[in-house]
Amino acid sequence: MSHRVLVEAGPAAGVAVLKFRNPPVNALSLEMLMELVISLEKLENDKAVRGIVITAENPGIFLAGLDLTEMCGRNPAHYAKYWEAVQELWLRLYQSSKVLVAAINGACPAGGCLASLTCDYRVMADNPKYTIGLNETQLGIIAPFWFKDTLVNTVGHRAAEQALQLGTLFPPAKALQVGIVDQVVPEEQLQSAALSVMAQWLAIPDHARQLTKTMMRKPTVDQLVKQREADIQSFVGLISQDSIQRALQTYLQKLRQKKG
Ligand SMILES: CCCCCCCCCC/C=C/CC(=O)SCCNC(=O)CCNC(=O)[C@H](O)C(C)(C)COP(=O)(O)OP(=O)(O)OC[C@H]1O[C@@H](n2cnc3c(N)ncnc32)[C@H](O)[C@@H]1OP(=O)(O)O
Repeated sequence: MSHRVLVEAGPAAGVAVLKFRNPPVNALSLEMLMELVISLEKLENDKAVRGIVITAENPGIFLAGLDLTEMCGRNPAHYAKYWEAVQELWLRLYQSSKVLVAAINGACPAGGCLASLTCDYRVMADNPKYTIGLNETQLGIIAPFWFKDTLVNTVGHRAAEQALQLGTLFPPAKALQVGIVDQVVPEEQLQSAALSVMAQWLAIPDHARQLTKTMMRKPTVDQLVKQREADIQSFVGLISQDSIQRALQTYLQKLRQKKG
């Protein structure tokens, strides 16, 4: 039984809706990553499901990205386990045979942005409070190569380089202009817009669309698959550094003090 991920049958035949519900901010904790992987595996094996709309149960925060508390003050074995789970989720999402449509109904930084970039299409609610982007440099860390590759595949090299160096979080209109999202709609129309685009994608025969998706994405996937263990070791080495730990602690404290 999954607590942090809700899967519902969509209103249209062949469509499931996967909702994040990990309060307070839908951070990708180890437990949430594992529940997501299990939910996605079940959906992948369900022949009746051809498409999945991915969204947050409560509007406001789509996903707050990776859970910073999983990357602070833990031991190397924990960092390795956590990073393997992050890799696993990305591999499942990016290689999914289903049509994935992200209905972005809230803040979507870093790991949240990455998850949405693995989808085939992104619709974002037109709310200036919501932003999306790979903001790692603002935390004093760097996006790993496969985060970078996923962004490059979406927006091109120049736009990705600029967005990554600056760690830009784009509001909806800017995100559309850069190409990080494909469509911006009034908030109350988000779910219907996602279902409407899903219907267009499902009009294409599955086998042709799936083979095309694999052809487009395989080179990027292969890069991680062939150096998965090295990527884990690299993450563990970097995240364990005192300077990185200090940077993450400072960022977490700033988030906590925001309220005070
Ligand atoms: C130089 C070489 C270095 C190499 C290093 C190795 C490579 C590492 C790559 C690692 C990749 C990381 C990708 C990531 O995803 S990092 C996470 C990025 N996420 C963010 O920056 C988002 C941070 N959060 C926010 O901006 C806001 O919280 C929000 C999502 C916009 C929501 O705002 P809101 O005002 O509603 O809520 P609060 O800010 O008050 O937060 C409520 C509580 O939740 C805690 N919180 C928020 N985000 C996270 C998070 N990502 N992980 C853990 N906890 C989080 C926040 O602290 C509050 O906690 P509190 O109730 O205890 O105060």
